[in-house]
Amino acid sequence: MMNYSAGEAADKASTRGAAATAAVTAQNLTATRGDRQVLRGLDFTVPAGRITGLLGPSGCGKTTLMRTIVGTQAKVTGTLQVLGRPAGDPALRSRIGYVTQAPSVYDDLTVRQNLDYFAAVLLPGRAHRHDRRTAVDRAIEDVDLADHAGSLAGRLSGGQRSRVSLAVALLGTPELLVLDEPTVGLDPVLRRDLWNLFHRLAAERGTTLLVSSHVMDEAERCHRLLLMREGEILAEDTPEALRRRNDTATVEEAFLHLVDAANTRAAQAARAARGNEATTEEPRP
Ligand SMILES: Nc1ncnc2c1ncn2[C@@H]1O[C@H](COP(=O)(O)OP(=O)(O)OP(=O)(O)O)[C@@H](O)[C@H]1O
Repeated sequence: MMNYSAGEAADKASTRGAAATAAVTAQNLTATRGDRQVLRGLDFTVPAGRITGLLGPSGCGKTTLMRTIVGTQAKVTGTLQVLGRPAGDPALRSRIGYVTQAPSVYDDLTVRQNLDYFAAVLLPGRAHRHDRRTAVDRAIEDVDLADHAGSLAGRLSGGQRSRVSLAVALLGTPELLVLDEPTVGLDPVLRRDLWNLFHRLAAERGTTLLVSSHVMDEAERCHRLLLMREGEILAEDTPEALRRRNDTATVEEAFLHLVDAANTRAAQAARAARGNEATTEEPRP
């Protein structure tokens, strides 16, 4: 895979960020799972052609937010526009690639057979034979699995199987790629290679990427960040701006700073509410 300086690109992108159009726009977005409100009135945008990192602790609602964007989440309210259409619109299906945390590949097929199968669904018929072949070759190359193209998916490592899933999502050249924790369990070299691929997709194909992670050092590799906590967006900005605004050396420290500030605000609001209750109570006879 081509090497790439994420830092340089992030700097350039951050200066262009303000002019970028939005691939996703959310207003007052909520989602309920079971009887619990998991997303609590979110407002945010995901700029087109950039890598947006969705970061936050386990259970804060990252997967739910991604499912909402790709249109698979029930019990959603608010406004959510994706690539100029309401989320879930059938016309968006071929324009979005979604890779879940669990790789969705056929273990009894080889890597190439898996891709041939999904390519046949996307580009059916004899007339597309050449395009299918080109798309499959490119996807295998993209995820660096050329040496394993003939291996059964069931015999691959966890990281290799997730890369087959990613290759399937890349087949249709999606405009928006939604990746749920794509680097979990990967060694540092593979993680770096995948991030290089994400940057190439944004820079060369204009793909918009929304990538979730709970590993804060991955934040530095993104053009923009959505920092989430307990179903809310704590901050939305470039890594550089987050560090500067919070006067910290890393995004992780900025995140902790924002969490502390949010906790202090919540405690003050709770105290004020208790105070109001006490003053509005009827005097005892
Ligand atoms: N099917 C479900 N029914 C009810 N609650 C659910 C369901 N799935 C998830 N939740 C709850 O919704 C909340 C958000 O879950 P979600 O999977 O979106 O978080 P996450 O940030 O992606 O976590 P992780 O980083 O561990 O994948 C969690 O509290 C979880 O327990």
